[in-house]
Amino acid sequence: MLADTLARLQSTDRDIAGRVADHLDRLTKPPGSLGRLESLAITLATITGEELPRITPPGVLVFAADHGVAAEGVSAFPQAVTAQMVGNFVAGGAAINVFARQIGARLEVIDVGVASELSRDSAARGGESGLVHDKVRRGTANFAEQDAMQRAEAVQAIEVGIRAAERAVAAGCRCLIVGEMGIANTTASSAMLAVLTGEPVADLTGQGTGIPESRLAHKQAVIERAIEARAPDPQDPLDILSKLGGLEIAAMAGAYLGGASRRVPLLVDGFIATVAALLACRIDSKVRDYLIFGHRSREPGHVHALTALGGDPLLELGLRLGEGTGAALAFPLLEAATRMLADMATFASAGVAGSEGA
Ligand SMILES: O=C(O)c1ccc[n+]([C@@H]2O[C@H](COP(=O)([O-])O)[C@@H](O)[C@H]2O)c1
Ligand SMILES: Cc1cc2nc[nH]c2cc1C
Repeated sequence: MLADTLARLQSTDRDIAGRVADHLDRLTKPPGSLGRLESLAITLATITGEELPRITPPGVLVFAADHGVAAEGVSAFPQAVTAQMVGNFVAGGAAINVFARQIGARLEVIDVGVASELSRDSAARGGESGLVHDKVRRGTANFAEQDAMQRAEAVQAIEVGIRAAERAVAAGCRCLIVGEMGIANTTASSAMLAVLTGEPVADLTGQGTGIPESRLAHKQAVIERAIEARAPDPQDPLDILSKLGGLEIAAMAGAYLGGASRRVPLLVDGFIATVAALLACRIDSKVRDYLIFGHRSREPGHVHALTALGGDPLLELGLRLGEGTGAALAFPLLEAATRMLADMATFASAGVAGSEGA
């Protein structure tokens, strides 16, 4: 299944960019005056292959999983919060539920590796978002002591993400917002990012859910010791993922690969989401052209992950929540870009005099 997805993945349609740029210059505004919205419109056209790209409705995929490394005291919250927040997603009360409703998104929550068994009838009891049970295993192992998971499990988790992207596209979603929930997943993300970029762990490690600054040195030391003990091959993204990663991070990488293979714009959220996107790009560099970065997270490693991808986020709101919230908040800008292309009058149609030149 991963092989089929990779076989289908194509480069974006660069030819369309010139035609859309010409159309943008015919619209009733000084050329270039809608700034970033204009380049966004061109990007959406090259991704979808449509001169008038359609990106609604969006689909939000929230992947949830637990992390054995939580046992090292690297998060401000107990591991049980992962499962409890899944209950909150299903009931419709989390921040991502609110923002998904605001943008008319289809929301799906996927258990790819929560440590406890989640109730199978919670959605049937009046919950608003579908909970999909696609658990690969009950959380990763503690990578301070052993590999987080087997390579085959990492591939299975990537395929969970591909399937979720396929379901969203089959349901009519035209833009994907990929989010996550997993206590201790900033530790896994910082560890993977350090190996992927070769940058010092100290520059890539932050307070996550809000550990006190006094515990940052401990979190860094856990990561540094684990990288040394697990010794992943920096050239092998699946080796890094299976030794230091997380099941939801693997599934997010899979969702990016799956969405890109269906030519759907991928709106990237915060730190964990960007590390997963970097991983997907190391699996196949063609994914990069499908990524649009929603926001810059407060987590200090995020800017390094963005730099590794050459990403320039749309928003900077001081968020550090995850769940896909920052990407969902950026979605209306994408919608504005497509409406500008489709609905604005041209100089000719409105009878407005064009530029007289220099
Ligand atoms: O998206 C971000 O940039 C982000 C930054 C910090 C924390 N988070 C969220 O907080 C959790 C991970 O934090 P921690 O401290 O448990 O590693 C996980 O559920 C993420 O969704 C998310
Ligand atoms: C309450 C809570 C909500 C979250 N959403 C994403 N990560 C989270 C972490 C916590 C602790």
